[in-house]
Amino acid sequence: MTQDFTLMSHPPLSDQPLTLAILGAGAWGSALAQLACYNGHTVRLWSRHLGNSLEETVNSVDVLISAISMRGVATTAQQLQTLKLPDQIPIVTATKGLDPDSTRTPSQLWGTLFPQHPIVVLSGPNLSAEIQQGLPAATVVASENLEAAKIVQRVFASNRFRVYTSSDPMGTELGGTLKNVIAIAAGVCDGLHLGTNAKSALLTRALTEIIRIGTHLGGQTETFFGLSGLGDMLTTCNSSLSRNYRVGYGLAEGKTLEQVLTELGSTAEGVNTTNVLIEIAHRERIPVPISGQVYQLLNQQITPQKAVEALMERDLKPEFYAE
Ligand SMILES: NC(=O)C1=CN([C@@H]2O[C@H](COP(=O)(O)OP(=O)(O)OC[C@H]3O[C@@H](n4cnc5c(N)ncnc54)[C@H](OP(=O)(O)O)[C@@H]3O)[C@@H](O)[C@H]2O)C=CC1
Ligand SMILES: O=C(CO)COP(=O)(O)O
Repeated sequence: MTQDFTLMSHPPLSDQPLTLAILGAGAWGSALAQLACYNGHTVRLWSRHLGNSLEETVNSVDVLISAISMRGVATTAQQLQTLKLPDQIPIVTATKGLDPDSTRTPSQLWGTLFPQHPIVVLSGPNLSAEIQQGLPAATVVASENLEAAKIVQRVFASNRFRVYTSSDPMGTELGGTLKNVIAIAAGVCDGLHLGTNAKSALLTRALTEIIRIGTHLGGQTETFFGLSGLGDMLTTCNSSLSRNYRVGYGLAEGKTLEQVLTELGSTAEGVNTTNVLIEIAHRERIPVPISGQVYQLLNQQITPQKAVEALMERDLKPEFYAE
C-alpha cells in the first residue's frame, strides 16, 4: 500500500503538479515532503518503519528523492535496481554522508547504479525543524544535467523555500557532508566555552580545510563559498538544532560518544563521515588538521582540551600557502 499526501498548498511555482517518491521518512524526508505538498505535488513517502511497498512507491513517479541516512543508501539503491523505475526520471539525493565501504558520496553511488538517470544533489543550510515550522530557507540543487536540476528547483521552490541551481554536484554534496565534521568541532568549541574569537578562527580555518579536500575530490572552489558550503557550515556550527553540533557539545561536557548518540536518538552523519574522511585524507595525502583532531576525539584517542592544544601548537605558517 502506498501513502499519498497532499497537505495545504499555495499556487505552485512548478508548471504542473507532479508525483514524487521520497525515500526516508525521517526528519529530512518529512520536511521535504511538506515542502513538496505545499507546492501542490503528490508525495509518496517510503521508509522501512512505515512498512509500505517500495515497488508501489516508485511506480510511475515523476521524480525520486532519497533522504535516507548514509548507512541505508547503498542497500536501498540496490533494492531499487531490481524494480522498474520510470525511464530517465531524475534521482535526487539529499543525504549528507560518505559511504564507509567505498568512500564514495551518495550521488556517486546513485550514479553508478542508475547511469540512465540524471542525478541531482539537494543540499543547503536546511535544519529540518525550522523548515517544518515554515521559516524561510534556501538550498541548492546541483546536477551535470541542468534541465533535471531545473525540474527539481521548480518542485521545491516557494515563497518559503528559495532554490538555486548549480552545475557542481560534487562541490554541493561535499560542502554539506564535510561541514558535519566541522559542526562537531564547533560544538566542542562552544561546549568548552572557548569564546567568539576561537569559534571564528575555527570556522575560517575549517572552510580552508573543506575547500582543500573538496577541490581535491572534484568540487569547485566557489561552490564552497555558497549556500551548500559556507552557508550550511554557519547554520550547523551555530545551532543546537544540529545533531552534529550536539555531538561535539556533549563530548566537551565529558559525555561519552555512546551516551551522546543515545540521547540524540537520530542520525549524526558527522561521526561516520569523519572516519571515512580520514581514510580518504590518508590515502590521498591531504592535510586535514581540524578533522584529524575530531577523528581522534571520536575514537577516544584525545580529550577535547588536548585537541584544542594540538591545533594551537601546530607549526607556524602563513595564512595562505600552496599545499
Ligand atoms: N534533519 C535535517 O535537518 C537534515 C538532514 N539531512 C540529511 O538527510 C539524511 C537523513 O537525515 P534525517 O532524516 O535527519 O535522519 P533521521 O534519523 O530522522 O531519519 C533517517 C532515515 O533514514 C532511514 N534509514 C536509516 N537506515 C536505513 C537503512 N539501513 N535502510 C533504509 N533506510 C534507512 C530511516 O528509516 P527508518 O526510520 O525506517 O529506520 C529514516 O527514514 C542524513 O544524511 C542527513 O545528513 C540533510 C539536510 C537536513
Ligand atoms: O544538515 C543539516 C542542516 O543543513 C542538519 O544538520 P544535523 O544533521 O547536524 O542536524
